[in-house]
Amino acid sequence: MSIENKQKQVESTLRLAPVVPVVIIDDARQAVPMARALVAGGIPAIEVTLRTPAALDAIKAIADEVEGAVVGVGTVLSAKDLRAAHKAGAKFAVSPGVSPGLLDAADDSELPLLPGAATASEVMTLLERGYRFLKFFPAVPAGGHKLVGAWASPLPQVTFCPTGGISLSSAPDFLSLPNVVCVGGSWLTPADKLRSGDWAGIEALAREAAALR
Ligand SMILES: O=C(O)C(=O)C[C@H](O)[C@H](O)COP(=O)(O)O
Repeated sequence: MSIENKQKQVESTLRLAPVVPVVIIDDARQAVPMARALVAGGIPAIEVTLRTPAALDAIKAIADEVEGAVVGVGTVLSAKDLRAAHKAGAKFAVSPGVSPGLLDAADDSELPLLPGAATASEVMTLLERGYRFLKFFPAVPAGGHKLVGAWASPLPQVTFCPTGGISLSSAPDFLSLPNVVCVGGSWLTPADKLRSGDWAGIEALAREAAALR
């Protein structure tokens, strides 16, 4: 698939809801009820980070069993991560930044990549490689909504999903910008709610997030 088509897929995934939950999952058995709660609350695109041994099994379970979910993989650092996540059934991949090796692997993969950038030079490098949809990471420590907003004028062809340090209360500052399509955040799936199986609580957080904008 061409980079243009892969970017179109990323765009349609990012347009599904104002927030992409970033999930750190310790037990793959939590994956299906968690994803059902997010989908029920109006949040279909879910990023499961490769930060725990359970992540690939969680991605596979969501891809196989949760109707309406679009499961992606986060914390992709290498070609090996990209291959493993694609095989598990991920529909999109997210990286905190990029390396030449990861970009080459993404060119050779059918799995659409949302690569991370935190400076105008990184944005320009990714634009040269055909990327128009980027993650802005780490959004708040790197400069927050003021930094991404400042890119709208010189770099209007690039649209961002800011992630990193964003909360329900700060999300609107980002979502009101012309070059922001959605935000990412871990606040929808807190560790205590995952551990205790509080799926109604996660659905309520999803519902609040889906109503943003
Ligand atoms: O590793 C990745 O690929 C990531 O996606 C990193 C996440 O964007 C942040 O960890 C978001 O976490 P919060 O700041 O708690 O919302």
